[in-house]
Amino acid sequence: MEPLIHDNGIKRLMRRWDRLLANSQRVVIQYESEFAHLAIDIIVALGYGQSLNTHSQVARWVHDYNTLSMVNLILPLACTHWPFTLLTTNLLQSKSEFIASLATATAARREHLKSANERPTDILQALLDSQDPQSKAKLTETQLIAENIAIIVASTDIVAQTLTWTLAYLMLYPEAYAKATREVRRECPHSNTIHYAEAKVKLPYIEACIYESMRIRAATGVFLPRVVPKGGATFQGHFLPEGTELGVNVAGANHHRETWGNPRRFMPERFINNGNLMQSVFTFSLGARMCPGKNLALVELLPTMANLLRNYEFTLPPSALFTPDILDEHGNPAVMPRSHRFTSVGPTYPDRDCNIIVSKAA
Ligand code: HEM
Repeated sequence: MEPLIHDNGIKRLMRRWDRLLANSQRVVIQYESEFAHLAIDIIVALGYGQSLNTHSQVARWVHDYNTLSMVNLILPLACTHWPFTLLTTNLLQSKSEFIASLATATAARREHLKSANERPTDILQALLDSQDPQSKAKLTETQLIAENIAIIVASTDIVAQTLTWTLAYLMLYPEAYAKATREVRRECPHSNTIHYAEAKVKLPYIEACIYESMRIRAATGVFLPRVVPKGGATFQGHFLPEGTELGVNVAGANHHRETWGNPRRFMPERFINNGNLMQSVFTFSLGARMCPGKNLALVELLPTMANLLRNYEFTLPPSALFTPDILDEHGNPAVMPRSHRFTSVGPTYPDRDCNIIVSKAA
């Protein structure tokens, strides 16, 4: 799986940047959209081989699906009942295309299997082969499409936004950026691509930067919705009747003073020689509904940051509005404004706030 992540995601992104840098020593890139591109390239490669449409189509479907889901929360009729659906015609059309494309990819895979000697090893195949352990029932066609959509939507935006916030914080905390680049250039000086196993052993500071970014600005959002099950539940001495709708407060857990000390400050050092503290970062959630893609996400995040920080220099452009010396009311570098989407939290104005100057590292 990891070679696919490198070939289709990390190396492809670096090739794109290298092409831009072939004609110029420095280029300005909009890193939020670059990371979105990377995350989509990876999930399409891992999930569907060549059978799904191009990157830009998938990007549009994910974007429209998130928007439609937000509309559904606020104004459900706009997603189901005419004439309210006139407000969402384009979004509903985009969702239909998304579903149709997955149905086509699934049908093509079934056709392929009739004559293939080997079964592909990708997410689509895993879902086609999966069965209920007790009843041995396979996923229905509707369930298959729904699972595929959940995986594509859940795996793209959050990974992209996590990378975005990590780079944004490194730019606001130059000493952390310097430490991270020193670490990777000292520990992995060779030009071959840095893989997860190597990064995990040799690059504790970069891993700490990623965890600290996931803690301080969880791309997952603020609340994870829950409904209290039958019979109710008692939580920390409070009885919650069955059916109560509540939210698990991710940001609250990630900023709890007793656990985190100075929670508003970006301090990757807090994880160094204290690896257990990473378990307290609540961003992947915990328990039965914990993110099933956590390990995949880490295999994407750590090598991506490691390879980029080793191979390139990043600096903020002179026009940047958020820089290390512009402080918020708590005395920490002010962070660009953020907005909540359906599955993630990203910068409100990426085209304004996510520009960065990239050059090749010496
Ligand atoms: C930094 C990256 C990621 C973060 C922070 C993250 C976090 C989360 C969180 C908090 C949830 C909801 C858990 C809950 O309600 O308690 C979730 C659900 C989910 N995640 Fe992730 N995720 C990430 C990447 C991925 C990736 C790469 C995949 C790819 C397979 C993935 C697949 C899913 C799926 C399918 C669900 C829905 C599970 C369900 O409905 O029970 N996630 N994720």
